[in-house]
Amino acid sequence: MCTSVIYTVGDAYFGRNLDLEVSFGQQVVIMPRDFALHFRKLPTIAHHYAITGMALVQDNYPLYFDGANEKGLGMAGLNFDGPAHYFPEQTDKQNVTPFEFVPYVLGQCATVAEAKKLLKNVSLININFSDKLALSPLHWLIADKSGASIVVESTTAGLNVYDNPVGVLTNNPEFPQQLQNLANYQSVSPANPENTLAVNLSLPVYSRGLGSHFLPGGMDSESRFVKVAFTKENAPVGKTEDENVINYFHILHSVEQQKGLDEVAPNTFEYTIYSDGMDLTTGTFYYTTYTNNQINAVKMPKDHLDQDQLMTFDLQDKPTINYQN
Ligand SMILES: C[C@H](CCC(=O)NCCS(=O)(=O)O)[C@H]1CC[C@H]2[C@@H]3CC[C@@H]4C[C@H](O)CC[C@]4(C)[C@H]3C[C@H](O)[C@]12C
Repeated sequence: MCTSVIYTVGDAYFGRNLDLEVSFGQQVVIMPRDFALHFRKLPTIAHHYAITGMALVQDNYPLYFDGANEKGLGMAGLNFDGPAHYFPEQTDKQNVTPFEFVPYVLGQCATVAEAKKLLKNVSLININFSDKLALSPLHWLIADKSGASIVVESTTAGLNVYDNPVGVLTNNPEFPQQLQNLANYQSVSPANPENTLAVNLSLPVYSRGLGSHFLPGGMDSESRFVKVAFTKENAPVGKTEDENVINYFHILHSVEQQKGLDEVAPNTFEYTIYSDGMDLTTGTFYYTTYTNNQINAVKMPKDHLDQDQLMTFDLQDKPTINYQN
């Protein structure tokens, strides 16, 4: 399970929680503009937008889980096991493998509108990276610095591209059903509730926060969708970058999975391995990890992007406790 958001407060922040029971050995990876992007079924792209994101580098190829480009377009792949379907090669389409999809879009598009245009001709093809890295059933949130966002889901019906009015994504079910389910929670509120149950009864507002009494809190994807939408929509707007980065991480951490709560196999638990987010205006990429709640940052090196070698940064995973005496 995973959660991805776009939080727009002047600058926009885009990223995700990665929830899983094992770590893949991912790093922060900057792909500069002249890193040759090879595709299985399409011609090489020699020059493209630079990308920063979380990726597993295999044979000098960055398998991006999520990332954003220098123009302020972001994209994250989230688990979509069940509905996800990839196709055999189609002659009238641009056949892109799921593992190429993030660099394919972020390398060429500056906005959601441009991505939508590009996607009209795309089919996701059922080719894996290697026998060891099988095809993953994913769907994607794509968002830009204006705050616009879309969801891309490849199912037996084809490549569905949905406008996303909420700017969040989790996992199953398909996106239209997630939106429908959100409608069930429209009376949830940061304000105190009004008694409409039985107006003749005097019901005490016995606690602060009673307006969010029915906010779901489960680890499952429907609960996280509702909870993160509520948290994000009501998040304050900060005056500084620091304030907004902190607000942003509080949004993602509101749906963090703590170890011990989501048992995916006997005595094996899924948890939030990392949370990340890019300021889509400045290109600075921030992240926290399960063991290191300190916010770490990797800047987009704007003067060094015209080159062809990947730049990698190991995750700072050590706990940082400030001992004060
Ligand atoms: C597992 C993760 C989603 C987290 C999640 O939702 N976990 C729920 C598990 S559970 O369903 O609840 O049990 C997803 C998110 C992004 C994915 C990588 C994307 C690039 C590449 C694509 C290739 O095709 C296959 C290998 C590859 C490295 C992918 C591995 C894996 O698939 C990643 C990490």
